[in-house]
Amino acid sequence: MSITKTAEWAKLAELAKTVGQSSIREAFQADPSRFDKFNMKLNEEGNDFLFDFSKNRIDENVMAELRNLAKVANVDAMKKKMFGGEKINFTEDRAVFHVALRHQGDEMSTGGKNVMPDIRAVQAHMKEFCSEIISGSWTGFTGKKIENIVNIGIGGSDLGPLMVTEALNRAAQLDWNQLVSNSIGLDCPALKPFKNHLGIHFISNVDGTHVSEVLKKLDQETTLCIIASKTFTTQETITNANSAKRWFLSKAPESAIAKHFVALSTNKEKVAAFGIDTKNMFEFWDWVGGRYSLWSAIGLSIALSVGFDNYMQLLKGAASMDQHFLNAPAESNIPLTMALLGVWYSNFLGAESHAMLPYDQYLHRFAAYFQQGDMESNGKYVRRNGDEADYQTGPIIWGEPGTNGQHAFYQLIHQGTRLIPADFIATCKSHNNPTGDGLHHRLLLANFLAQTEALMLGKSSSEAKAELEKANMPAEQIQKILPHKIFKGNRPTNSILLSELNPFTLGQLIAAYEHKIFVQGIIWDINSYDQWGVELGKQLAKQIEPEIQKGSTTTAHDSSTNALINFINARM
Ligand SMILES: O=P(O)(O)OC[C@H]1O[C@@H](O)[C@@H](O)[C@@H](O)[C@@H]1O
Repeated sequence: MSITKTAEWAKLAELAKTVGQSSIREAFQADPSRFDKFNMKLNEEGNDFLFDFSKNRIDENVMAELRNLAKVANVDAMKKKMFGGEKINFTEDRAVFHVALRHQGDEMSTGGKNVMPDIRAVQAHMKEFCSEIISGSWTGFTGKKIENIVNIGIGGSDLGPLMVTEALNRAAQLDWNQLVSNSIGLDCPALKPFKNHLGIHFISNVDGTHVSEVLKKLDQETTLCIIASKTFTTQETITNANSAKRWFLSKAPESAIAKHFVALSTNKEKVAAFGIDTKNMFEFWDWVGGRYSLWSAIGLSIALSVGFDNYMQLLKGAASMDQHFLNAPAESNIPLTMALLGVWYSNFLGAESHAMLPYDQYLHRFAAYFQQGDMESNGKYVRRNGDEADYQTGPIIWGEPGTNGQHAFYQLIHQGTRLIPADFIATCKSHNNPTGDGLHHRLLLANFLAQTEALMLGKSSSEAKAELEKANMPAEQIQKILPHKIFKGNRPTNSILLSELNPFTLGQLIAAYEHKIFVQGIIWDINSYDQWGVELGKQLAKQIEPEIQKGSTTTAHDSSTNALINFINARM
């Protein structure tokens, strides 16, 4: 039965006409304890995680009905299946078991096999390798230490490591106190650096510009290439890897490959065929989905960048969110609540997209990472039974860090015609304090807070009018511009506050969003863990590639594709 035929769905559709249209501003005025009712807190290992969802068009009734919807959709049973290693990715006949990769205990089984010993063995290999590279005991073919790491991968084999290495990029900081002579002391406590001396680079795009621009700055003698590909067949990655090999061999002998190329993959045969010694391969398994793979060997570039211990802290943070998701009751379950709010806006209030707005420059790739995480997982119209869904599934995910976004697209969120629910993410402490008195971080947080308040409150006609009158604007002029100065408000937001950004809290944050995606996929009755939608384009590209030849013409396609190919061929 379609979820839309349930009594819970019908009740929510009714509530959407009342509570869904009601004023959040008035709800706050009517209930001074609204925040207390609609926030959830975690404190793990000295780290605070606050999820405030009070600035939403909800009441207790709506939340209760949403939780009932999760119940009829069997979220709890499916959650147990995922953590129990069952093959819930049925179109690929695979378990969805990335949670095992960050498990802190000794047993997680799928298909009757405890996978923890294999996971620990790969982690031990990663630890040893990281220590050799970071300490410099691993040397390149001319005896020099490795200075630069290049991760060659795409999609899940790129975006996670890229996002996390950027997020934990805090190296030894500029000592602003020395630069600012009249410093009035540190307001922001200095946090521990994560990043070490190694340069980390990423090559993903098949555009030859990417590989060229990255490698031109590097030296073969001191560079390590990590070829990251679950399948080791991805066209972009193999093409880039071959180009990197060509670059390397222009200066080094074939025998030096073992010191400068390692592979992260599930496919031993293909790794060996590429010329990488399988001793230098870090394995993972088919039950790790690409977009959930940063917890596996795919995270090697992260571990190299911030050290193995910090990498394990990232996993530990994710594991703590796993336990919370698994065990916390629905009424205090953060990922479940994030998911239900998304369903509320997508399915009952017509929202088409969801904005992710981290007020933290270190998280500048966070939205890009979850574009794949969410849209490749839940961008599907076919239900598990093969029927077409007669409701919206995965939203469009987008976003940029604040405050930059405020000067770019927030106009549309404030006064546009669309409803755009948004997650605002920030940290209480900053890693950087250029003025010595915490000014930058106070301004950042003031903007973070002001935006969610402004989106909720809006500005009424009388408020806008009073402002204009105060500025002594002539009545005629006021009449003309007043409509443009009104903000309807009632724009919903969630606020997520972390005490600080560190490997542990980052792990928690990523895992929370992963589980949000899981819950939504269950409610929408789709398989969040396959990605057949990316295949068709790949197939056609393979067919077209030989037709792109200087001077040749084609008539094999529709008239547009033919004309485009011929236009290119005449100008190459
Ligand atoms: O890691 P490999 O196998 O190279 O795949 C890289 C990426 O390929 C894409 O087509 C998608 O399927 C992604 O989910 C995947 O992460």
